Order: sequence, then structure tokens, then C-alpha cells
Amino acid sequence: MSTTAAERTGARTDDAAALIGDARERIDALDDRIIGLVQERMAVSAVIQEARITSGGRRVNLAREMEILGRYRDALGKPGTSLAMTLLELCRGRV
Ligand SMILES: O=C(O)C(=O)C[C@]1(C(=O)O)C=C[C@@H](O)C=C1
Repeated sequence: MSTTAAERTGARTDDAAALIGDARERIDALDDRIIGLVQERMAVSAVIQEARITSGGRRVNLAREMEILGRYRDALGKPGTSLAMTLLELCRGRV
């Protein structure tokens, strides 16, 4: 059974439903890019961690993490800090 544009988008007019459909396509494309960038970040972070561990250091570098948290907070506010913490967890696991 097929759904109507209104059911898919929550809009009450065809114009609004069309706009939402187009904008959702852009969001899906952006999310694909964001996911790709996160995966790229994870790979680069793994190279750094591996080099540090192989040299006898620790996986985690808290001073660097503080810089990153501050950067995301300055750009995006408090939720930016949460986003940075999630990114760091994806990149180095839980500490
Ligand atoms: O910049 C580093 O030294 C890294 O190891 C990368 C990274 C990160 O993913 O941003 C990961 C772990 C460290 O605790 C700090 C930062």
C-alpha cells in the first residue's frame, strides 16, 4: 500500500510536501558526507594513536582532547561538546 506525500512529510499542502521532499534529499546527501568524514577522521585518528602507542606512549592525549572539545564548543555551543565527545569515543573508544 502506498503512502501519500502528506503522510511521508507531515505537510498539509502539496507545495510544502514537495519542498520537504527536496530538502530531505539534501539532508540525506549531507548525512552521507558527514558519515564519510567521520569514517575518515576515525582512520586518521587510528594512525596517530598507533604511532603514539608504538613509540611507547598512551592511546589517549587529554590535552589534545581538551583543544578539540573547546573547538566544537566554541563553534556549536554545549551540544558541540557532546558531539565532540561522541566523535572522540568513535575514534579512540571509551576511556
Ligand atoms: O591528536 C591525537 O593525538 C590523537 O590521538 C587523535 C585523537 C582524536 O581522535 O582527535 C584521539 C585520541 C586522543 O586522546 C586525542 C585525539
